[in-house]
Amino acid sequence: MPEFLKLTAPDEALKRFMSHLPAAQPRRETLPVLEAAGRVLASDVYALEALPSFRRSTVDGFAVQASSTFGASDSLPIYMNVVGESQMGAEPNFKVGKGQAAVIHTGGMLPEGANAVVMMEYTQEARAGEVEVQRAVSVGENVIEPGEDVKPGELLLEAGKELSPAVVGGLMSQGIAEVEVVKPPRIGILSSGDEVVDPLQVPLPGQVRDVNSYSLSALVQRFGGEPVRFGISSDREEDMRARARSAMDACDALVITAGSSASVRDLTARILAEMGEPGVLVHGIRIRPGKPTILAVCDGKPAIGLPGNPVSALVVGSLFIKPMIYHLTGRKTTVPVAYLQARLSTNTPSQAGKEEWFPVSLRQDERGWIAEPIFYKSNLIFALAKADGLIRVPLDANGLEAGQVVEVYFL
Ligand SMILES: Nc1nc2c(c(=O)[nH]1)N[C@H]1C(S)=C(S)[C@@H](COP(=O)(O)OP(=O)(O)OC[C@H]3O[C@@H](n4cnc5c(N)ncnc54)[C@H](O)[C@@H]3O)O[C@H]1N2
Ligand code: MOO
Repeated sequence: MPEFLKLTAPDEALKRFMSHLPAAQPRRETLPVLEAAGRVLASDVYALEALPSFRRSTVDGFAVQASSTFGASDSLPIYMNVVGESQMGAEPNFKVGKGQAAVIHTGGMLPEGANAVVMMEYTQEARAGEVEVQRAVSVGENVIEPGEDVKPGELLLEAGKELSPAVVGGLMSQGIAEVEVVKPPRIGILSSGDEVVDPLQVPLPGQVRDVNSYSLSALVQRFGGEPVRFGISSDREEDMRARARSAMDACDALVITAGSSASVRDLTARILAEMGEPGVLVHGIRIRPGKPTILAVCDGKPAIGLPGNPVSALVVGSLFIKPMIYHLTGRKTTVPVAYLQARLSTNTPSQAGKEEWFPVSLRQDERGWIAEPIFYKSNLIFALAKADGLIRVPLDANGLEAGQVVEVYFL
């Protein structure tokens, strides 16, 4: 059978696609920090103040001058005068001198003169106004210095960093209540096919509900984009062209599903080729599922033509939509992708010369995680919906063997 498409290796396809994208020019907006959680910072954030702002204790105990405790032990305790208590949330109005101690609580401010804290466990009440210290402490022990976490003026967070829960907390610790973040890029999503109908409709014989517009919208949201659905195009070239044009004009990128392979009714490549320079960069990838995928850049905007089969659309979509959205948001991508190592439960055959992806379900035994491949047809969404993750059989491999350690990726 003749091969209709000129197939490109997945890595090369991604490289070619990304290298044709112009530098990102993300739109910005200022939001209250909590509303911005999960978004990407649009500008660098500098420290306004030192953190912590005062010298504080990390334990409950007694604030002292370290030198006063030297030589103290269980058998030879040192007696000290208790000169006060550091009240939480207030600056102590007394000093700690040689041979003196002050009651202090975790997070309390050290009184002037004190430079260490003895943990309560190593002290005992002696006579009224006196404490028995049974352990020596060194200077700075059980104390956090002002500015130990953050120095004023220091670069705290770089543009492109995601607002994780820790970043949200960090910003609030500086009293920063609003941040400039990247507006989610708008990703136009267009389904196509005469047989595809709205999911709320009852399909007639031969019709299928539109799965892809919705599964891909969820994928776009997960990676930080704003999905904008442009309905279902018929297989008429004028209809598809008009919808693709308006989607591209209104959005920062376009994803079309179906019509990607090489039969006469597969219009996507033709339409994308006409939509601007340089046009189609890749049509056909050495991958299963998803061989007929199209990658294009049209007058500076990326466009992806995904296969109509729902599993293919999602698997390949995650490989190319994610880096595309990360690029559009100016997101830093230096951190490696998280995956789980698991042992393969059964031999998994694959054709050398094609990178193959299999959904897997995960279970655990006493030696760790086991990945059970799900053998599937790419038209059937529940093969993927029921899976816990995906494994990759590399391009040059003739399958994987039972017991082999694999990396499980999560969609
Ligand atoms: N002779 C060949 N035929 C096919 C080849 C090939 O190499 N030679 N490749 C196959 C592969 S692999 C795939 S993938 C599909 C790709 O087809 P298209 O992208 O052109 O998509 P369609 O043919 O229109 O649809 C495929 C399948 O998916 C269903 N579909 C489409 N859109 C949706 C949607 N939004 N939601 C749910 N399901 C959808 C559609 O009804 C078809 O069943 O080509 C193979 N053929
Ligand atoms: O590659 Mo098709 O995407 O196998 O179903």
